[in-house]
Amino acid sequence: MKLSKTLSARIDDPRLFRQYAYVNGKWTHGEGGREEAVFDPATGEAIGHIPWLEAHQIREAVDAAEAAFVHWRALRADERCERLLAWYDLIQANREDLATIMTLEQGKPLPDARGEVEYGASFVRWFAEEGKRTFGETIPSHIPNATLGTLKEPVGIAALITPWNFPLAMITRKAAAAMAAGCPVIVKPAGETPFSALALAELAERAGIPAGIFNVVLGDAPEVSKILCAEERVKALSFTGSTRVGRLLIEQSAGTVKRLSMELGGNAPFIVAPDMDPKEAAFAAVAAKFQTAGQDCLAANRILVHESIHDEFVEHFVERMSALTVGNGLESEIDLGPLIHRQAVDKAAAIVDDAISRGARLVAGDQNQAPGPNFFMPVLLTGVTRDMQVWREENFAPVAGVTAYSDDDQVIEMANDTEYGLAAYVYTHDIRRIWKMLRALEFGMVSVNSVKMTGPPVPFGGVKQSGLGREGGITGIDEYLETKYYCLGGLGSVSGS
Ligand SMILES: NC(=O)c1ccc[n+]([C@@H]2O[C@H](COP(=O)([O-])OP(=O)(O)OC[C@H]3O[C@@H](n4cnc5c(N)ncnc54)[C@H](O)[C@@H]3O)[C@@H](O)[C@H]2O)c1
Ligand SMILES: N[C@@H](CC=O)C(=O)O
Repeated sequence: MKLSKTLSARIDDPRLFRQYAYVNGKWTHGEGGREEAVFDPATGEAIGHIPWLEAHQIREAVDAAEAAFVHWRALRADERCERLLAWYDLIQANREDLATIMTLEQGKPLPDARGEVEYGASFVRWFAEEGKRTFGETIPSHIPNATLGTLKEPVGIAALITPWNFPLAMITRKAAAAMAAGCPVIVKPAGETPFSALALAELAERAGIPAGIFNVVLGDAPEVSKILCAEERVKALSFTGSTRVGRLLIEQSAGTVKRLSMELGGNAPFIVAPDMDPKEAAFAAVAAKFQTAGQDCLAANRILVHESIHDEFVEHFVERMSALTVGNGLESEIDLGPLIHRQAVDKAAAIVDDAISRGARLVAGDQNQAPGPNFFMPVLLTGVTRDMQVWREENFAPVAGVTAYSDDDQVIEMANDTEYGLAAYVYTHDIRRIWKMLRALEFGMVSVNSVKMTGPPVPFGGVKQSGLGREGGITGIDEYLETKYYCLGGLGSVSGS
C-alpha cells in the first residue's frame, strides 16, 4: 500500500507508518483480504488502510505471546528494564513523527499530540523502574516451624483494548506495566487510530523487545474482543473506553475468569465555590473542558458555580472560550481540532438541541463558523438541569454546561448525581470546604485548584460505573501480577517458632 502524500510529506521516518498488524515480531496482513480505511478527521482524507485479521490469526497472536512469555518472564527485572528504557528513548527520539501521525489520525493539535507522546513515554520509563520493585513479603508465621511469605509473579498474557482519544498514552500506560511485570501483551487499538499503536510496535522491535511480547492485532472490534475474552490463555484484560463496551467485555470475560482492569467513561463535575475569583475559575474551567476538543474522560462535563459569582463566571468563560481557535491540528496556533468523526458532531448537536429544548440558554457557540464537517465550535449552555443529556451523559464534545448552586451540601449532592465516578474538580481556597468535598465526592480522583492531575506516579481510575482498578502509580503494575503465597514447613520460622 502506498504511503499517503500527506503522511509521506510530513514524517522523517516512513517506517514508522505501518499498514499491517504486528504479530510475533512480523508485519502481518489479513488472510481474508478484509481491510479498513483510516481517515484524517480534519480533512476527511483517507490516510491509510489497515488489514482485518481473521479469527485464526488472532489465535496465532495468543500462541506467539504464550511462547514468548516463557523467556520474557525468566529475564531478570533489570534486563526487562533495560529493554523498556530503550523503548522509552526511541519514543522520545521519534517524538515529532509520532505526534504527526497522531494528529493525522486523531485530529488533536500538534502541540497536544507532542504532549501526549511525552506523557505516553513517561509511563514506559516509570514502569521500567517499577518492574524492579515488585517485592514479595515475609509473613510472621502462625504455624509452628514454618516460614511464610509471598512471591509476585506475572499474571500471563494481557489483552489491552484501547480508545481513539489518546491513541498512544492509553497503550503505554497498560503495556509498559504489563511488560515490566513480565507479561506479553496483545494490543487491540481503536480502528480510528491504529497508526500510533503500530508505530509503537516498530519502536518496540528496534528497542529489542522480543517477538511475541508486544503484538498489535487489528480487525472487527466485537469479533476480535470476543476471541480475546474467550481465550483461556489470556489471563488479564485491560480496557479503556466507554462504559457501554466495558460492561460487554466484563460479561464476555466471565467464562474465563480474567483479571479485569476497566478505565471507563467519566462525567466530571467542576465545582466553583463562592470564595473563588470568578475569572481564575472560569479560565481553569475552559482549560478543563476543551482539551482534546472535549473528547477526554477527564473533561469538565458539568460546571457547577455558586450563584453569587455565576454571572461574572459566565462572562469570563465566554471571554476565554471565544479566544479559542478551531482548525486543522497540523496548522499552528490551533486550540481545538476536529471531532473524531461525523457521528460525534451529530451527537454533540443533538445534546445541545436537547438542552435548549428543555430550557437551557445557548450563550455562545455558532456552528456556522465550523471550518469543516467534522468540526464543532465550542458551546456554552447555562441553566443546565438534571433532565438534560448534557448533564446525564458524558458528552465527549466541546459542549460546556453551567448550573448555579446555592450551598455546599447541595453541590455535593448534585456532583454525585451521576452513575460515573472518574474525576471531579473543586475550586476553592477554603480548607474546611476542601476537606469536606474531598471526603464527600464519590470519584476516584479529585483535583483541587488544578486542571492538571495525571502523570505516571498517579493511581488513575474511577469508582461506580467508571471502572475497576488503577493504572499508573505504585499499584499500577499489580494489575499484571499474581501474589503467590508460600508456606515452607520444617525449615523454622522467621519469627523464631
Ligand atoms: N477512564 C479512562 O482512563 C479513559 C481514558 C480514555 C477514554 N476513556 C473513555 O473512552 C470512551 C471514548 O473512547 P471510544 O469511543 O474509543 O470508546 P469505545 O468503548 O467505543 O471503544 C474503545 C475500544 O473498544 C473497541 N470496541 C468498540 N465497540 C466494541 C464492541 N462492541 N466490542 C468490543 N470492543 C469494542 C473499540 O474498537 C476500541 O478499541 C469515553 O467513554 C471515555 O471516557 C476512558
Ligand atoms: N486525559 C486522560 C485520558 C482520558 O481520556 C489521561 O490523562 O490519562
